[in-house]
Amino acid sequence: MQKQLLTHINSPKELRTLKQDELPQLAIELREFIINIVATKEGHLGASLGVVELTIALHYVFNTPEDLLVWDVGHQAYGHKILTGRKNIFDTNRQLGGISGFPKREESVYDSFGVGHSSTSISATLGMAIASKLKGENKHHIAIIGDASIASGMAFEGLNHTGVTDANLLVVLNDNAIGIDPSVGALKQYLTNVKKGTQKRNNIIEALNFDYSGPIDGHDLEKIISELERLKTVKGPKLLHVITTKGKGLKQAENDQVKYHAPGKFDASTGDLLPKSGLIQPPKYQDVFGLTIVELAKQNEKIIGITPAMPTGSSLKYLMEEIPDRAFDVGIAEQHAVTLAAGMATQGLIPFCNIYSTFLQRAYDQVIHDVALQRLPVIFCLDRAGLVGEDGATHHGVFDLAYLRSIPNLIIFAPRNEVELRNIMYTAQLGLDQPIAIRYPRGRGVTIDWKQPFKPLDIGKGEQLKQGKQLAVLSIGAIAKNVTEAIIDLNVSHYDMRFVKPLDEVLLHNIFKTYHTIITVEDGTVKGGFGSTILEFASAYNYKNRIKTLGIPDNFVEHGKVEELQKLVGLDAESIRKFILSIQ
Ligand SMILES: Cc1ncc(C[n+]2csc(CCOP(=O)(O)OP(=O)(O)O)c2C)c(N)n1
Ligand SMILES: CC(=O)[C@@H](O)[C@H](O)COP(=O)(O)O
Ligand SMILES: [Mg+2]
Repeated sequence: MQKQLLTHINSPKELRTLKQDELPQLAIELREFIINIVATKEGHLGASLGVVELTIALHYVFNTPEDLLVWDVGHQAYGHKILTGRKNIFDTNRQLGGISGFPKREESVYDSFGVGHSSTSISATLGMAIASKLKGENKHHIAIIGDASIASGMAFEGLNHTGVTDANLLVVLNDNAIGIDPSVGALKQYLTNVKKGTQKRNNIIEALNFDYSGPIDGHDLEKIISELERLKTVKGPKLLHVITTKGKGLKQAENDQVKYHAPGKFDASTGDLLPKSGLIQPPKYQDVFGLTIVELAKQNEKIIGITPAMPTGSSLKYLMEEIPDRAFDVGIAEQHAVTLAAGMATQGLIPFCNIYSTFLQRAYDQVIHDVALQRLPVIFCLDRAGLVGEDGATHHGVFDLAYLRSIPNLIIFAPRNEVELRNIMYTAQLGLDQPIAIRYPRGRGVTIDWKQPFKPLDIGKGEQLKQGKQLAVLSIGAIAKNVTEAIIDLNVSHYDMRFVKPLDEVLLHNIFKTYHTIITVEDGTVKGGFGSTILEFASAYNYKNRIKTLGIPDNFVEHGKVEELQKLVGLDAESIRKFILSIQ
């Protein structure tokens, strides 16, 4: 009976007591551990399976936590977490009250930097290396970054700066030739040629004053360990290029790397996904976007679709398949995506720029400087707006209403259902003379028969959904579903305001003159979001009504199921109902 190694490892210190020839066995056990837990608890699978050997080697060679590891994005750090004292609680991964799905400083001394958004690791690690030098400390600083993440602008900024320092910094480029979807761009081609040996010797990494080594097999423990040991003795900036396979060790995950990036529940013994429930359900908002843009693009040849590295997550993949020369995956490059769209708009094209709400934070200046200031009619589709669930604080799209609301010329719309999303997309492509941001949540909507004929919407017009006497509830976006449920038997009015900008002031004057108490509800921060707009309206017109704002409080919301998190912040139907009853 093979001796179990993983059971005895609760820290890298114990890992480092193993003989090197025991490490392949440890890799087998660690891979199995990850598969067994993610099969039932869900999460990011492929990336972590791809770096099992690399993770073991890094903690074996370097004296962690004194030597600092920074995992880029951090979705591949399940092995890191299991080896650094969280094995026995790893089954709480991404669950409310459990450990985060990404490295988090407050979770462990081994998590040197909080991650979740890509391409931050080189900058953060350089910061640590410069600090160590200034403090006279002699430690190693290692950034582990993927082939898609290193192609992002911020990663290049980190490389560019590192190259003119003598920082003791090692970048491990984990090259598996894929992001969530196949990685794109000239750098991808370059790395492919390097791997094939057909690349002329103009090594761009060496050109940036890095000591470049590799490419080596990222699953060959002996090779990685000996190369890491050698690199420990090399001064200054270094880059080790390792080749791995995303999903390594689970056949289905290797064969369908996109699906198994985050496969949901699957049979750990066979790797097969669990069968989907047969019942008819409303569509995912992303698919309403993805299928509708295909419908519209077929009728309007000016329509373009753009995604920064999320063709599957945004469902722009349908347009990429159907009309490939009018759909662009620009890689992890949100800033470039926005300004690319702006450039296209100057030439009369109609770009739908689809970016997750949280990732659009990366391109805030581009929205202001390159789009709104020039009043260019870019159509921003912000998927994953609001609480997203298990990805937690780094991924909740809860700031977009606040961070966009202060930008002049920008229309802001939030559909309460799939039909509204389709109709605003249809309306926007008819031709606007200014940009618009359309924000909608992760997951399914509420309408089974959603594919209804298009109807143009009046920009800036809200809608009454329910008539009552006691007070008025004003909601924005898909959270209307919870409000509808909350007030089902209450004598209160409910308005879907639909637009945060421009506000339906005619409707608002009517509401303020009719109801003493007004409650706003939004799946977004109350600090500067939709509720703040209503408060500003009341102040501007000297209304003395009682106004209460419900939304995300002024703190970061952790990970958990969306329903759990909505309850936590008081946005579930029951909490909304209780609140209304408490102030009637
Ligand atoms: C700024 C930002 N944009 C998009 C994402 C979504 N995202 C998560 S992982 C990933 C692909 C990362 O690919 P790579 O760097 O090659 O790492 P791998 O998964 O292959 O290990 C993307 C696009 C993100 N986390 N951050
Ligand atoms: C790790 C990362 O940033 C992405 O994989 C993100 O988790 C995708 O989110 P969705 O699952 O909502 O598409
Ligand atoms: Mg990759």
